[in-house]
Amino acid sequence: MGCKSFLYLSLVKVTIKIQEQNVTADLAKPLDISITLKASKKNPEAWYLEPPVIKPVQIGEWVAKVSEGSSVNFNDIYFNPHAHGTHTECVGHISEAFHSVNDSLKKFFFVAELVTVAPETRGNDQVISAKQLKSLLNGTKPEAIVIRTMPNISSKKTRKYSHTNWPYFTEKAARFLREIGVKHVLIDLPSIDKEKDDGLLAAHKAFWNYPKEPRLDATITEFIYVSNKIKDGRYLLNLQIASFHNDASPSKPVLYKLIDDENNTKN
Ligand SMILES: N[C@@H](CC(=O)c1ccccc1NC=O)C(=O)O
Repeated sequence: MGCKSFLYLSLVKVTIKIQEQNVTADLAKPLDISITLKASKKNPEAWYLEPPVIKPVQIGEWVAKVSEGSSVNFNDIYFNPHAHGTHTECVGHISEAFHSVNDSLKKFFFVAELVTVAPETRGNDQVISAKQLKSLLNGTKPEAIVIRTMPNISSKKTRKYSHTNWPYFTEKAARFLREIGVKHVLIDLPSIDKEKDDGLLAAHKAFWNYPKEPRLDATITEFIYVSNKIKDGRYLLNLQIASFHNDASPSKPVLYKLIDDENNTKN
C-alpha cells in the first residue's frame, strides 16, 4: 500500500568510554571537517598537480554515462590523496619500508581538542610553534588535535597552494605533540611541513619519531576545513578513511559536539 513511515531522529545520544573518560555526543549533528574532492578547478591543489579527473569509462563506442545511452554512470577517478583534498597518512609517507595507513588506523573514534592558531612570522615564513600549541592546550593531553589556522577563509577549500609557502609546524611543535601523547593530528593545510624544505620533513619525522622508533599507529590528516561556526573545545572525532593499502588515503573526519561535558570549559 502507499503507507510509508519515516523516523526522523533529531537527537541520537551516545555515551562512550574512551581512555577512561565517558563522553556523550549527539550523532544527529555531525560536523563534517573534510573537503569534498571535485574534478574541477574549484578543487584545492598542492604539490604542482593539475585538478583531479572524474570521467566515464569509455570502451570503443561505449561511454559509461546514462545521459549518453549507458545503463549506468561508471566513472574512473584520477587523483592524488596528498595533493587534492582531505587525506590521512601514516609513517609510510616518509619511510623506506612500506606502511599502509589502513593498518595504522584501527580505531575510528577519539576525543579531540579543536584549537585555532594564528601562525607566527619567522623571517619569510609563518610557523606554528610549540609555545603556541602548549598555551592553546593548556595542560590537556588529547588523543587527537584538530588545528584551524587563521585566517580561516572558506577559499581554503579551493586554494591553489603550489608555490605559496604555506604556514607549517616547527620541529619542536611536532615533537611536543608526540611527547604529550597526541596520536592524531589534523590540520587545514596541505602539509604540516614547509612546502619547499629540500626533503627534510622535520615535523613529520618528529611527530612519527622517525627513524628512531616510528609510531606506526600515529596519523596526520591534512587539508581539512573547519567552519568558523564550530567553536574551539573538546569533541568526539570520527576519523574514517577509505580502505586503501597505501601510505595515505582520502579521509572523512567528522566532529561531534559533546553534551554536558564537564571537562570542556569552552563549548
Ligand atoms: N617538502 C618536500 C616535498 C614534500 O613534502 C612532498 C612532495 C610531494 C608530495 C607530498 C609531499 N609532502 C607531503 O606531505 C620537498 O621539498 O622535497
